Amino acid sequence: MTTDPGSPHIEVRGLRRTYGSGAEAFEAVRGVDLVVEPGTVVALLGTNGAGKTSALEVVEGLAPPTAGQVRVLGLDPVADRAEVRRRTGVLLQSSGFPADLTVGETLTMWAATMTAPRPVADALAELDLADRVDVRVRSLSGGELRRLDLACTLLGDPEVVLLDEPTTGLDPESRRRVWELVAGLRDRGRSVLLTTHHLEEAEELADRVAIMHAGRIVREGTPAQLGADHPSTIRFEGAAPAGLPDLAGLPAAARVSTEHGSTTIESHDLQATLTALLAAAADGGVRLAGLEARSASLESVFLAIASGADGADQSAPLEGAVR
Ligand SMILES: Nc1ncnc2c1ncn2[C@@H]1O[C@H](COP(=O)(O)OP(=O)(O)OP(=O)(O)O)[C@@H](O)[C@H]1O
Repeated sequence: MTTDPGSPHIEVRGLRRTYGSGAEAFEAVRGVDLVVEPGTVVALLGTNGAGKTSALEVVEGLAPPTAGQVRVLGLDPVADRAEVRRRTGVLLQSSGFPADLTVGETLTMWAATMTAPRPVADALAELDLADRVDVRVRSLSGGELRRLDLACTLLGDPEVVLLDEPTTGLDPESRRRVWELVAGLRDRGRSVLLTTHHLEEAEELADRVAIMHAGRIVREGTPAQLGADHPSTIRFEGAAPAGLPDLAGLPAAARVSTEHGSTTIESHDLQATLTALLAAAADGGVRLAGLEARSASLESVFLAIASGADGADQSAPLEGAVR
């Protein structure tokens, strides 16, 4: 069975997932719509317990939806499980490899379950595990184990890759390496749906970001689109020194606050506000300690949602499909 060229690799419509029943019932996913096109990376972000893993598990075919529809490569991940599994790479939050096997044996065993695996040596090299090939799984560090897990996920050269927190526990260099791998998958027309708590990971990797909160997708778009409505920030240590004009009067300044030992100026035009601030500091002979300026980022969007300041309605149903 083939997928129509150009049709979405993943399509989620009105997904709901409830744990338990009766008075104990808890709805972890409350009407999620999500589309992942071929050759794109979509990052699912969210607060703890937002429902990311619960939604991803349905896409992975590990659980049926309570309501709604999920299609992977045009197929039902539960009813067509064998076909979907063959063409999909799944990285769960934690692995369950036999501890007594070596890295090489683990990959060879994994490859034996596949119809067309890539050479094990390629997978080892790709994840920087070539020098660990004879080490037993029980002796691997957390980061090495995560990389072995990823090597297994990608061994069958899957068309669709589902990654639940792929870089948790990795050092910065390994994390960069994984980012390159994911970017390479996209360049080869693969589609990737990943969950992450690392906002810079989503910013760096994702073509589209969906932010979940309390079971719903409350924001969705490119990282730039999501940041567009939020102010940039300028920050320096301490209160505003004498010699500066009223900071709230700087061009495009939105809000000025001094707390936790630093002053923050929110700006709707970072360049205009910063230029005026630096000119005023130069005129007044003032030095601004620890000065930093940051464009609006996913972080500011995320924090606003997590704190409720964003106004993301947690009780109303999500309107419209996310596409
Ligand atoms: N088997 C279960 N039975 C009952 N409730 C569950 C079960 N699994 C998850 N939940 C609840 O569903 C909600 C969503 O959990 P889920 O693991 O999907 O969130 P998440 O967004 O992946 O969170 P995190 O970022 O913390 O991993 C949580 O409140 C969790 O306690």
